[in-house]
Amino acid sequence: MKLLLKVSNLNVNYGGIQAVRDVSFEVHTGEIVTLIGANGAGKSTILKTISGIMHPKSGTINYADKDIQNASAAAIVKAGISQVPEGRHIFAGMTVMENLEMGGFIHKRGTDMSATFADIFERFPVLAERKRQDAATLSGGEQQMLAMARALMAKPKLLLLDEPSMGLAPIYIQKIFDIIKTINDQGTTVLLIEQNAKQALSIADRAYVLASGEVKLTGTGAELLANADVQSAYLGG
Ligand SMILES: Nc1ncnc2c1ncn2[C@@H]1O[C@H](COP(=O)(O)OP(=O)(O)OP(=O)(O)O)[C@@H](O)[C@H]1O
Repeated sequence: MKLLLKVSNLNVNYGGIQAVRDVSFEVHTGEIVTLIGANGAGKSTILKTISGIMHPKSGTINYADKDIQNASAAAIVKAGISQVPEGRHIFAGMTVMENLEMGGFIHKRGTDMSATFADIFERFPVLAERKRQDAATLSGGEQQMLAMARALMAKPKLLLLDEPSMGLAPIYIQKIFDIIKTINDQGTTVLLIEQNAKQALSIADRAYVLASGEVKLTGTGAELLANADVQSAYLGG
């Protein structure tokens, strides 16, 4: 498979605190890759650095054969990387439809977006039913779907998902993982970070385990699900 993203020897600091230490990993076109690890392991910081919200102290982020570690967040969205942030950050005072329109901002003014909307509403029927409703009135699971749909409006090649199952009722957790799998089956490469390691590993082609800002272990999703250390540390024994 073709290399899409290659992170090499990444170091990221918050002032004097080093949050990411010499992290290297790869994502190939078509894969679901997951980064798992406890609170504070550095997962969110890595995603924010890939999406250009933060910049590294050292190391490179190569995407589609270009180094992007110093590119702006807007340039990175244009290049085909969209992030669904932790906590969703939907525009609460806007309708579902307006939130989706914001997600499509990178397309030229006047572009016919009707096919994209049709796709999105087919994948997320609940958003079609609620398109004129204020986003604030959606349930947590529906808000997560809106955040994912908004990111997909940009038609990314690589979708970055930061804790999509966080705070959701069990019924929605399964649904969100099913949707991630479908989005991937339809051609979008996915980099997923999750506390819910079991489900993340179940859908992932490959995974990296992070602790204290470093990559400690890597393997296929199935290998790590079966790994005794991973089971005791992250899968509840
Ligand atoms: N804005 C900040 N200022 C200072 N330190 C920060 C800041 N954000 C994160 N950190 C620190 O950087 C380290 C990595 O945090 P990060 O949020 O990347 O971890 P994480 O693996 O995503 O954890 P979580 O799942 O809890 O979000 C932690 O030690 C955290 O305390």
